[in-house]
Amino acid sequence: MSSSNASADKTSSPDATGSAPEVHAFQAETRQVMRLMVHSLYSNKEIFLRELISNASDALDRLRFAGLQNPEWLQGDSDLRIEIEADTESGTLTVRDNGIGMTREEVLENIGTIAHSGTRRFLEQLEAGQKADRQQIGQFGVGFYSAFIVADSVTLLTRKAGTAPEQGVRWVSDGEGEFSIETADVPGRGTSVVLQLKEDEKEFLQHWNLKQLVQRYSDHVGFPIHLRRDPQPDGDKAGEDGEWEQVNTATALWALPRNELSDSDYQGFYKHLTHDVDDPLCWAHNTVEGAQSYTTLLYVPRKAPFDLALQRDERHGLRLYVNRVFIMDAAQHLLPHYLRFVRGVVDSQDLPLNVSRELLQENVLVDRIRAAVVRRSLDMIGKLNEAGGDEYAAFWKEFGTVLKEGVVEDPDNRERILPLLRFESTRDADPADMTDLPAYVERMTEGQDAIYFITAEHAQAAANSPHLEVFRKNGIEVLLMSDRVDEWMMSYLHEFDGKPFKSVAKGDIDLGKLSQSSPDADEGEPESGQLDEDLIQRIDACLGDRVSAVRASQRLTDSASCLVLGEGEMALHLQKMLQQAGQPVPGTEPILELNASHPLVERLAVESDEERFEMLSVLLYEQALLAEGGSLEDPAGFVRRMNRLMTVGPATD
Ligand SMILES: Nc1ncnc2c1ncn2[C@@H]1O[C@H](COP(=O)(O)OP(=O)(O)OP(=O)(O)O)[C@@H](O)[C@H]1O
Repeated sequence: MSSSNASADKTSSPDATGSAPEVHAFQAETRQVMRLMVHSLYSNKEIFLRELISNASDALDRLRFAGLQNPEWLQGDSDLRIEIEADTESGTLTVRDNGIGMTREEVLENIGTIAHSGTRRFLEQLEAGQKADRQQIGQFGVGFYSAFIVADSVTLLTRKAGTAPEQGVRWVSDGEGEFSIETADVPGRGTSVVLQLKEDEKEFLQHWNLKQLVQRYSDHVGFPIHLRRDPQPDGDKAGEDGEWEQVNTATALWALPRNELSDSDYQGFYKHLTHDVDDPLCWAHNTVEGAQSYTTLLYVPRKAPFDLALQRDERHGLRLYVNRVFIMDAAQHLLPHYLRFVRGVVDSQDLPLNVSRELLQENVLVDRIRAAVVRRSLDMIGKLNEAGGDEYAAFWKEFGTVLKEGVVEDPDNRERILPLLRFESTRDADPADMTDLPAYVERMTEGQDAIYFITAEHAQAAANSPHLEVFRKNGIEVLLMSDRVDEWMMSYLHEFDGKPFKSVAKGDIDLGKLSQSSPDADEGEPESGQLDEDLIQRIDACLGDRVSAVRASQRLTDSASCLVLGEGEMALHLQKMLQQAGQPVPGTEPILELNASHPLVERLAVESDEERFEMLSVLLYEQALLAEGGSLEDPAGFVRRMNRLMTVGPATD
């Protein structure tokens, strides 16, 4: 859990003794989060209970961990638990834990400020009117504030473990913009959150309702949750008034054998772990016993966090336990970067309890666990892939581009990753119906010895690229790639299943016997013509160092021109992107290929007016550049040339 250092604005002067309440204004962002929360999550309003229980369980986890160093903190009260108490008379609901508690400074730091900078970025996106799913707000550190969905006011009473009763803190707010804080006598260690429920939220005082909610969302929280029957209940079982009842299983779910767990157990635990409102797409639960023993429980969420692509997902990593003692959240070293969307738990029996983030980086046991986590994650995604259908399509849509990073980042697992990739292609199919590499190879025409692909800035630019013409004509399938990572990924990817990858926009293309042998090929079409050497030289001279050479194309059937790069050169659209980002780009001089049988090229061959010849030559180059997604050095000049050529007769201005 990360927390902001910024503290809320103070609006009234403090009493040095701390006996009078201090009033503070919430940060503007916190107010915004609360407003959003109340509106966006209203339809899932019962999640507030899960959030408060989750905070309580975290506090107990942290106490248990801290208790290893400070056993006296647990003395006299070592029965770690969460209590929920409803009082119909006063209309309050209390969630209490005897966990780590908070000092006054910690309350000021944690409650009333935005815990995660991810929340801030999320708000920025919403403000900028960008598409962000309002439900995603639940993914960030907004747990505590969800109490205001159902409460008119919230009182938090807390006392840090190891401090005296009079060092307790009372924090009160109606969620409208201010909160008050004062020192208070708090007899026991830990935190109580008291919700004064809104008039129309009194359903959350009903015993059966609370019990059902705890069982649905928090059954496998690793601490007992006790629910107290209201002292003045609905009158059904008056004899049990005021009795405490444990309502959850309170076992660490991952420590149970798989055959004792149902889908809804796994789903409920996922929601507890991630605060997600949706069920996960899939999960994998494994226990390894032997020289090294550990359990992994991994999940793939249904939706990506909005900033996944920006590589700034703060929740990246797994929750690490050692012998069921919680050690840390977001243990990033347990997951490679390209699997940053995987959520879950690792529980090791062999790591030392005092393992730190630094130690994780250089521990051979951790390296082995990480390798197993990667394998299990890829297997889990592989099974989803084998099942096919909408679930895998949903996975691919959310996480496909991130998984592609693995091709470069994790060469050892490349063979496992490649069959999981999906691509659009030129084959005759619904564009939503993407292909994978094994299926492409299966469809390769007889005599085809390469997997052809094209990278472009957009899907449309890829699908309409002139480079595809000869392939279309000969019925040879080409993979269409337009993700930002594609060009980078393909520069590391040399073959699949023994077949080399070949860009249709780079190097020489010699379809050789394929142009005859393809069943879809049009019979009797003339081969691309040849260009007169003199003509080539004249065009080359007009274009100067814009191109490295001019030649007749084997690729084009309809378009007049296209640009071709050397095998190892960076695609023009990527060069443009890097340039726009202010990055240095190695200069490339592409080859201009001309379609000798195109009327424009034929006209060029007979053009006697030098000025028009030059304009036409440059236009052919510029057209090719545009079709490629490149940007023109001189757009105004392009327009002028076009206009001149479209008007009858030679230019006159
Ligand atoms: N019962 C509690 N005991 C001790 N500390 C708490 C308790 N509840 C909240 N806190 C502190 O307040 C912080 C903010 O809580 P909040 O629920 O808003 O966000 P979070 O728990 O960090 O994120 P999320 O709820 O999304 O996991 C927590 O990180 C924790 O430090």
